[in-house]
Amino acid sequence: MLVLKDIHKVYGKDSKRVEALKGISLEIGQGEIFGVIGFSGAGKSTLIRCVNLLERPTSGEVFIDGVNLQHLTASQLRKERKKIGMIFQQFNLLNAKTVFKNVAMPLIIDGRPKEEIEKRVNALLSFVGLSDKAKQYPDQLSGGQKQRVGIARALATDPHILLCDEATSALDPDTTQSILALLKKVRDELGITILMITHEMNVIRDICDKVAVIDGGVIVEQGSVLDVFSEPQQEITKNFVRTIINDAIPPTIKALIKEKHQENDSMYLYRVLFKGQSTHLPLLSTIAKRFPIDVNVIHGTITELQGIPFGHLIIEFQGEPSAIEQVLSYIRQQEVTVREVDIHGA
Ligand SMILES: Nc1ncnc2c1ncn2[C@@H]1O[C@H](COP(=O)(O)OP(=O)(O)OP(=O)(O)O)[C@@H](O)[C@H]1O
Repeated sequence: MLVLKDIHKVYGKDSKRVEALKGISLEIGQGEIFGVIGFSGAGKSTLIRCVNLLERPTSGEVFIDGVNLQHLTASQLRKERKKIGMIFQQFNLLNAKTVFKNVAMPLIIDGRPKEEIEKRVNALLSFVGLSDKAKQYPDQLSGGQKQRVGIARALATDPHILLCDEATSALDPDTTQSILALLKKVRDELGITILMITHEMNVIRDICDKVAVIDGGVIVEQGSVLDVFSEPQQEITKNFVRTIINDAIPPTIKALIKEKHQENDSMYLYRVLFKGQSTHLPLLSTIAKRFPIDVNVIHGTITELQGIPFGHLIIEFQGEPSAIEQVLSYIRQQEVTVREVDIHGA
């Protein structure tokens, strides 16, 4: 388990002073894949580097499996760091060394016997699907293959935690998917806890259990991926979610709402959120049959988050206000979230 308590990081002094982290607290459970998302300059790299003390926090504490890293001597810290693997956006491989040597490097530095290194590196290369590339050099590999080498190297010392610093940002979409699948295998088969920082919401959607949004050195929102994606609270989170789930009302409908409002005419528009089981309910057809109203679906998306379906619809109900009230209370009884759309289409 990884715990960060009130981490502050200040760079520079006086006019050059930058407070990159302003009191970050996170708890990441054993075997969890936890994503931290934020725009450039939000403090993501600083945060991930504070976890293994590559960057010393100005204040605050880092605990790994209950051990406070700041309280360790240099040699104790070296030992503890073996529990933390790291992969990078630009892979950080040694170009003059073979794939085998790159993966073997942490074990060589650790003084392990030659036979053990041989066995371990071969097992790791097989795990990441690169057994046939052992004698090649990084320059002979694709970006995805280089990241597989990076992952094998990071796993060499049997870490409990894997830190991923924008691990897929330099890769094309297909390769990104294959690397994300490999990281999931790392968690599922080896039980390793993964902390990923990224600016890509699809990475969070596809692999993370939990997400925290960082902005200006502060965590502004966090929770399960399903909760944060289905009902983001902060504007920045809403903007990130919109990059992959389009819940915006089309401009033509917005114009119509305004027009009707100016004419003092009502348009009963609602956002309806379905999560999990509720996506299987034949809700709209039941409503149309049971109540004296018409149902008009204006816009909708259905996606899957962590294997749980999640749907978002914008619906117009046409009918008497009293009938619409009954419909709304019926929908709420089904544990489906429903909210009126205001005249600005929000
Ligand atoms: N070594 C440093 N010295 C001074 N300021 C720094 C240093 N490293 C980062 N910063 C500043 O700290 C803030 C956070 O930077 P950081 O690199 O952690 O953000 P980020 O979210 O990782 O951004 P990016 O995705 O662009 O790397 C920025 O204002 C940055 O300029």
